[in-house]
Amino acid sequence: MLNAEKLPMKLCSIFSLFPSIFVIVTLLPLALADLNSDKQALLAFAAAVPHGRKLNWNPATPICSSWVGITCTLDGTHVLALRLPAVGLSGPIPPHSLGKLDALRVLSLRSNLLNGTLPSDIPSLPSLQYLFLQHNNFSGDIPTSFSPQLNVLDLSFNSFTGNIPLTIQNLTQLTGLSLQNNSLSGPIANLTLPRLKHLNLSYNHLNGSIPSSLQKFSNTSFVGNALLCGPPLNACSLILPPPSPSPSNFPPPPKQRSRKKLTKGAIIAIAVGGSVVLFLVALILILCCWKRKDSEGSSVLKGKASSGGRSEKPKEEFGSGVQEQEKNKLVFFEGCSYNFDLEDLLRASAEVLGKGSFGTAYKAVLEEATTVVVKRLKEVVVGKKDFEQQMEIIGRVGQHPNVMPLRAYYYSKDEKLLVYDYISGGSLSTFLHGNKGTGRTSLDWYSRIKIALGAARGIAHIHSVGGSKFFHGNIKSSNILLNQDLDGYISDFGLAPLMNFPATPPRYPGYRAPEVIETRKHTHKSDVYSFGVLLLEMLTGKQPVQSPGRDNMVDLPRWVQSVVREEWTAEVFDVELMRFQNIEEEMVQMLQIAMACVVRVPDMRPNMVDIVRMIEDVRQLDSENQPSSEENRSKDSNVQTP
Ligand SMILES: Nc1ncnc2c1ncn2[C@@H]1O[C@H](COP(=O)(O)OP(=O)(O)OP(=O)(O)O)[C@@H](O)[C@H]1O
Repeated sequence: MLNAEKLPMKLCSIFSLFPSIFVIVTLLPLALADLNSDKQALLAFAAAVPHGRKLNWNPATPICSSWVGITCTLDGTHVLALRLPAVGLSGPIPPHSLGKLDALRVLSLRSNLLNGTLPSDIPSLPSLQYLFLQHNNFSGDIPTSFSPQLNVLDLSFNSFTGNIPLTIQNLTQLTGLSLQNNSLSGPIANLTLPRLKHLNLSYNHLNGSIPSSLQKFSNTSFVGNALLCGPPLNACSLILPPPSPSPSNFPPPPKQRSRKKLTKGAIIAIAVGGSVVLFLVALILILCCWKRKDSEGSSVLKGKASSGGRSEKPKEEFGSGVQEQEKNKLVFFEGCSYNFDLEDLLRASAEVLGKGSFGTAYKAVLEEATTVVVKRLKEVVVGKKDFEQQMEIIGRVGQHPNVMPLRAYYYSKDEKLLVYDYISGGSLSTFLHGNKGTGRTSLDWYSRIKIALGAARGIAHIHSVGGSKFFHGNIKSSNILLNQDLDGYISDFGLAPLMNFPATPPRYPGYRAPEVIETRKHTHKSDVYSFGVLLLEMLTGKQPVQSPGRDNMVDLPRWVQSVVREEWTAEVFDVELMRFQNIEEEMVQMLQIAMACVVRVPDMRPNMVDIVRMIEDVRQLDSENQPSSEENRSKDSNVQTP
């Protein structure tokens, strides 16, 4: 006889509605039928889609308790989540396979090799809340039908084309929309999504002006779309880019709106014209005074710098053949929304942030509350042409969400200035080792993985875009800058080739690979070593430098190796991490990645792309991995290698 108390919750509530035992007896096979249909859908998917790693999806074993990547509802009647990140899935997903998992809430197939069009039955799964398909090679249009429950949609780093579907407007639950690094075109609709917190549409072919509803997002959400304009990017010019040839799913902008834009454009043009005249006058004045200014240290920046008691006159003169007028130009990079000139910069109130290996960094606050960082380089030994070439590479390499973009530079015989965004959070070093008495918040495990992954992606990007000869050369925790959301930016790269390096001995030799200490030559693999030390620093909470008298500074790789030789022990890990539960396995996995990076033989170290994948395998970030009461995420890392 059936005992209602022992039935799972869902059936109990049904029992109260339908007290007849007969009804319950007929419902049980129905639940099994649901799970069976989910099982068939998964088996159809696994049979049709080749996968590099072995999935243990054996039809004879229970799907909810033993199939890798599967999470079921508590009552075991439906598949709730399917997570198969980086398991080598390749080729297209057949329609009517995963699209039949009608209770699915989380689908993560990110970092695989899936291609072809995305079947429309997947994003429209009725219960779907999180869809992570980033880092695949899907192409064609983004389907237009979505689950109204959708919370996070990540289709970034694919090859989607066409417009951003207007139906996204209906997703009132959406908190994250990541479509960056695709080939999407056309204008962006005026999406009013009340819960949207994270938006990234960068590196597509979108055009037109950024709609007012999205202007609150930072320029990193939109950069890399050459024909996109308006705040937070550059103001739209009078000649607006032509409308998209087939914006079929966007209504044409109302006439009144475009008239308003033109009027605004005209005002801007008049203002710009006036400013150009003023600027030319100012330029002539500056040119007249320039020599005197240089020798006296006349700029505000200079004035403040000298308060630090340093004279920064270059040892040699370069660029003497360059026209005088060119010398006073601040060169801005494409996509930069700043609207100031050199004179504004020199007038800005400046404060020394710190002195690094390449010069002094100032925080400069301009009028209209624009804050930038100006790095004043010392010891630059290359001529103007080489300097400009290197700036061009740094500008190109800086186009990544985890790399600090160079916004502008200035070169003259006596002064070389670099302009960056000001990142208000501080550096990773401050977060890890800052004075605890001053209200420093300790970094939790989730944040540490997020920062490590961001840094790894940034360095991988630097390596891939910069080419085999372009390395970072100065990876360390003070060069990972964090914003308020703890998004990390790798900074301070590409400057060593400009200097008479090594002019000064490195201040933090603990990050240097053994071969760099011997040969002074950097490579991608020496960056990997430094990144490994950085990971160890994040895991142990210790600074990777030997310094007598300071207990918390050690030769990290050697210290960790010696502890590991004894036995794997919690002693290695930062005590601040000990209060978090169920992270031991992930910490050990991260430690293994770090140790692989710091092996002595450079060729035996993984490359940065591998490291990104390894960290992604340790934990899926974003909401897809927030444990919920109904989900048991620990199985997710159980993917077996063949
Ligand atoms: N864009 C930025 N926003 C906020 N702070 C910054 C920025 N760039 C640098 N800083 C801070 O300014 C200080 C000096 O930075 P700088 O890069 O010149 O030297 P460093 O990182 O200490 O040493 P090194 O030059 O050897 O890398 C550091 O504390 C750094 O965190």
